Amino acid sequence: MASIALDRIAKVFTRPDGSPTRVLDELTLQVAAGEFLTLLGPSGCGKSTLIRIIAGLEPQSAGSVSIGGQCVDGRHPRQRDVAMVFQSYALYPHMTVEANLALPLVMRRLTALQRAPWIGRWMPGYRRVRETIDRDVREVAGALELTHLLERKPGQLSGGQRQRVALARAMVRQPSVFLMDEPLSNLDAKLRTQMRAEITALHRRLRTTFVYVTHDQTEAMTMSDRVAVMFDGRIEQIGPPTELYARPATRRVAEFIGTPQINSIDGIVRSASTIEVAGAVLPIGTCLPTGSVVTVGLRPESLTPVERAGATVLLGRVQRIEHMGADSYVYFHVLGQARALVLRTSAARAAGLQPEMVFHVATSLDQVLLFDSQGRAIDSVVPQIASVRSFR
Ligand SMILES: Nc1ncnc2c1ncn2[C@@H]1O[C@H](COP(=O)(O)OP(=O)(O)OP(=O)(O)O)[C@@H](O)[C@H]1O
Repeated sequence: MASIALDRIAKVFTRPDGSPTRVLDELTLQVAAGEFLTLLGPSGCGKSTLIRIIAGLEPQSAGSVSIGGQCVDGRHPRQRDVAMVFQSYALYPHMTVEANLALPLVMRRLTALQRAPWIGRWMPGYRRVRETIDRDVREVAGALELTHLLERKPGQLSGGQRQRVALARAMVRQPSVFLMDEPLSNLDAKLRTQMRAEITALHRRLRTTFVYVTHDQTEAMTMSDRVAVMFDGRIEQIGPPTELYARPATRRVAEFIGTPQINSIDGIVRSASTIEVAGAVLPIGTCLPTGSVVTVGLRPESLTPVERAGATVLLGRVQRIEHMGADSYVYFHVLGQARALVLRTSAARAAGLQPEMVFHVATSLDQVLLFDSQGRAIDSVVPQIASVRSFR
């Protein structure tokens, strides 16, 4: 395993009309040896470009890349000791699984003469090297439960099996860094869940450095040691998944992470210890002057239907309810907000609600997030929370 250091990486592409477009902007990032780091961001934010620069498949316009403490700028991908797994699997369709797995080792361990058709196998040393290749292929196939598929060709495999072969092929030569670009996006939801667990287990077993690209926050949150959230060619925030969720640095990060999306509504600072939002006065203190406009971020699970009315409780009108099984999502309107808010509650609690019903919603004050007019997180102070009586 090896650490990765990116120092002020910039990338400028030239559009067909000749004008430059900057897709990465002075991006600095350190990945520790053995870490699982995910680059997460919306389509077009530059994630793939960045991982391709680490792999050596794309030259950066400025800045430098180090792997294992060595600057690798200008080095060919093969000289960087990295393996890359793509969304498209990139398997050779005319070769068996076994031949696909063996290929990276054949290219590295056999000489050009030993690889020559017909005569190669008669070259000195061929048999000994070939035995090491076959042994390593069997070992990796066993680790990823592919032994029974070795004779098949990629066209005879399911999507999940093909992706596992692609992972195995990356693993077989034991690189010090694994780079994965949306490897699960071609799989259905069930297989994705299964492969997420397999990749996490693989990382735990190998303890190799993983850099994983995705726009799927569930993948990022469930697999990674740390997540770097990217927008417009920059890293907006980097940290462990729980920290990004609980303490997003900006409104954009808060809105990108979490399902259903966080409710962002306008509030006004009424005093040093209160904020007015949607007709309720929440006992939340900030350092902003009275009259300042803030964005109040309310996670769906921090909102609870309650019986009791009161100054700190929002008044909502149910728009619709989505039953998800154990949980339900209740969409509702509050005073002065055109967009419906959403809360997540147990199916039992939601059973007391129906469309058009007016009800009260309490907020867990310690989970309220505040953002200033630039979208930057601001500190808040909340009093000890009074217990609320639930709706049912
Ligand atoms: N070879 C290229 N020439 C010109 N522009 C490019 C080239 N490759 C990528 N881009 C542009 O660079 C930007 C970043 O692309 P990139 O593929 O890195 O984004 P991404 O975050 O990985 O998106 P996605 O999740 O959709 O793959 C995009 O606007 C894209 O159109």
